[in-house]
Amino acid sequence: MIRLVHMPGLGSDDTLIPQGDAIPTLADDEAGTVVWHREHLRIRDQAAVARAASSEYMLPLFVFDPAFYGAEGLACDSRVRFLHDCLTDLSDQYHTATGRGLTYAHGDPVDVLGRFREAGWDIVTMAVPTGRYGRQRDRRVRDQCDVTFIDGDGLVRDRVETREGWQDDVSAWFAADQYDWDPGTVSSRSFDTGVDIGTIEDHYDITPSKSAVPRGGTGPAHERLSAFAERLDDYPGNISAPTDARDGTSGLSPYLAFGCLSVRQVIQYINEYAPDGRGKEMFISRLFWNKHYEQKLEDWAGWLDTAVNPVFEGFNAEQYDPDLVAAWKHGRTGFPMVDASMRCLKEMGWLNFRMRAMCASVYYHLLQQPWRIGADWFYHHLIDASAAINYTQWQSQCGLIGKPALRLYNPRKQVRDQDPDGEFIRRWVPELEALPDEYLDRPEGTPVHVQASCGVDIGEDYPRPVVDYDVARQAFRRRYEAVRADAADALSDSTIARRASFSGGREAAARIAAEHGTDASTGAEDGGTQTSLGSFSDE
Ligand SMILES: Cc1cc2nc3c(=O)[nH]c(=O)nc-3n(C[C@H](O)[C@H](O)[C@H](O)COP(=O)(O)OP(=O)(O)OC[C@H]3O[C@@H](n4cnc5c(N)ncnc54)[C@H](O)[C@@H]3O)c2cc1C
Repeated sequence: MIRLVHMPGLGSDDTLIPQGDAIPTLADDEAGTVVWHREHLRIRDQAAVARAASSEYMLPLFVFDPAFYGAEGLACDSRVRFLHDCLTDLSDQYHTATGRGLTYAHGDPVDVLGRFREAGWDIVTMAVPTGRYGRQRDRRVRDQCDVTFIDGDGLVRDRVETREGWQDDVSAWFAADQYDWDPGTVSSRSFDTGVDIGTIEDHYDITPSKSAVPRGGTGPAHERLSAFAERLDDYPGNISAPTDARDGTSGLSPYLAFGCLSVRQVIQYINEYAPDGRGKEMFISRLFWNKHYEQKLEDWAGWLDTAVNPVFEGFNAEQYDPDLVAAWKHGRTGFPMVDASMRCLKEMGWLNFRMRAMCASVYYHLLQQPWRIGADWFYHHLIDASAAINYTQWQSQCGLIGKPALRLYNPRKQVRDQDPDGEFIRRWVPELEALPDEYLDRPEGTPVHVQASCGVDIGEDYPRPVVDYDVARQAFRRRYEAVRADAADALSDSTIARRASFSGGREAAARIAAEHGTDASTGAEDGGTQTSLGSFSDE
């Protein structure tokens, strides 16, 4: 057995496993297909698995890619552990179905898959909209290893105007039969390479630091889904407050991100077993959002890096202040709801939608920092990190699309609305434990004698706000209003309107350009933008 722990360095050829001569070579008259798993870590309703199963031999493979591991790796150790749970579960699923588990490899996927090609294997994998590294990796394996990317996730890839009839197409896909295959007719050629999850965890010293991270895998995902279906009626009331959401929303996001279940499996299960009602409607609409955001990234990779509306490219660059960024990342902004959320994100790798949106809004609108740094921080820490949802949501919450109405989250109002008794804040910001509830939305306003009597010294035990809320909000508003008409103009460009893909389509984009662009000026010296100040709404 090859001991990875003793390998001299990741750049060395020794780390490329398996060796070429260990791979079962196919004879000229034999046909075999490797299923290369990245996401979609399940064997049911999995189009690539179903395709490989029609071959004479099937070989399910996972490649441990050094790019994701180590101090500079693309994922935090807790997400890596979740992935490893998923792989154990996936291997068990294969074992139960075919008598053999997953084959594990290590190294640059181009090199590993190249060896399988040399041994005569075809290679299939699911097409997925993926992150910056994943995109160039996929391009390389397509070009150099002739990997076939299988279309089977419900996204539209067969026409330029992907959004025309999109809702109908995706609905039909959700309702259609799942991909199926018969294990009884399959011969698996999986083999032991000497690399397994244990050797990889030792080699990379995987030490998950987050707490209460769920166990990965299709088994735990099913348990969560069936328990959630029983309490679906309570879902609408549990979405917004962070403490209620923790157990009140489905908690399925990491399982969907790694594909332990397909979105279609979830929808079909809910349709069959959950009671009809508002909870069901709201939940299913969110599963459509999942596909909606995936489609966005599939259509335009720029979401990961570039402001969708060019007017906002580099918008906060001159305001960049590493101290403000650090205060936000580590929960020391002086806004308790933001600090509690950011510490929760770092400690648990999960936040509910409203708290994610509030943290993004405060970061971009109040601290006025470059959006990508914030989005990358989320992406690193979220267990459910999805390149498609995270980066597109960041751009939407920051207002980089250029819609006329901009929603700003007020972190003080969020305390009053979503955590009035301070349960969430006190859990994550223990410095404020003894502060009376009525001051939690604005600790810096606590009278000195109250601070003395409860023993919390604001400015000493807990920071004053790193920016003045009203001043910062006004400053952003002025800057935003100064470019808002230009941003609306940009939406008249059909390429930009197509990328933005908001409800109402390109007609809606053209309408915004006409009604809010520079030609819509009311004649005021500033181009009429003052007329729109009411478009800033506080959430
Ligand atoms: C700035 C920001 C970044 C985000 N990054 C991610 C991310 O990386 N990965 C991720 O899965 N979600 C992300 N979301 C969306 C949302 O916050 C999470 O999907 C949700 O909190 C996950 O918890 P849940 O599975 O219990 O949600 P539920 O409420 O139970 O929803 C079920 C599923 O629907 C989908 N869904 C729910 N809300 C949304 C939404 N607003 N947009 C798209 N799909 C949605 C998800 O797949 C989710 O798992 C982000 C939201 C914001 C504002």
